[in-house]
Amino acid sequence: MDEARSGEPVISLRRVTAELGARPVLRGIDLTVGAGEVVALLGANGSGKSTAVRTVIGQVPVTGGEIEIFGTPRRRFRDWARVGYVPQRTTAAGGVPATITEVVASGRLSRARFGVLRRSDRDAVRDALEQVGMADRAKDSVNALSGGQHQRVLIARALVSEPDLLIMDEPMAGVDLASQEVLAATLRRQVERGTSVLLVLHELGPLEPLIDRAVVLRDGCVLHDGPPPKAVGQHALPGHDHVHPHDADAAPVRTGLLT
Ligand SMILES: Nc1ncnc2c1ncn2[C@@H]1O[C@H](COP(=O)(O)OP(=O)(O)OP(=O)(O)O)[C@@H](O)[C@H]1O
Repeated sequence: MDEARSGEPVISLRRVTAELGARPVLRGIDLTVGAGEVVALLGANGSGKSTAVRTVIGQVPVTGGEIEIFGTPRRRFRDWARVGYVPQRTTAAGGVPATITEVVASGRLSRARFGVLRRSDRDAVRDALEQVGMADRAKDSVNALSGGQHQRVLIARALVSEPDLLIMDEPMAGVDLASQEVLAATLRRQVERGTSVLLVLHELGPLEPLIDRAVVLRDGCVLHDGPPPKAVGQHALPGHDHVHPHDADAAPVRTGLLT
């Protein structure tokens, strides 16, 4: 990969600011993902994690700073087939009467010549469904899936274009344990083939062994950029607010970075 040779980051945000509803949500963040690197973006609810990844894919306009993707300023970047995106907590269905195959195949259109899916594209769809353990459901409607199965289908849709960069917003949220294990194994295979990954996570959980670096946001600023916290997810970070459920009167005790 060219980026690996040149050491060019696949994602680079410098002093990025963004507003939502006239409210500053990102207040000058720096964030890089190197070629082949897996970076977790952590932080409390509302700290700006989703907004940060949505600036990368162009869904939230920035008010300042610079964003580059594969070394190209975001405004001029066109090679979106190289980027797989899994949005936060959504379903593949939304009432649309589509089959699982159709939803996953829609992720391949950016690679298909003249928008026509050929044999190699159909093979890629089958392969992506096999990766997430949904090949036996290929012809089923997406309206008949559990939350975890929806998430598997959305991840297959992101993988089917064989992206060099995967951006996932809380891929484990609301996902049952069996699906979590399938998703962790899928991600491990992607990382082994050199895919760079930016993941928004609430806690590291089963993905922890894959993560090279953690960037922690608080109130739209980068609070930490370095090694991921070890073993116990967000509870390992100093400053984490933790209230024991049995202790009704307890004030939050600051022990972690994530609040
Ligand atoms: N469309 C919007 N209009 C106004 N404010 C918004 C909008 N979307 C998000 N916000 C606010 O921007 C802030 C950052 O939101 P964001 O979704 O980026 O946080 P997050 O860290 O991803 O949180 P979570 O973990 O809950 O998903 C929050 O305070 C949120 O209320």
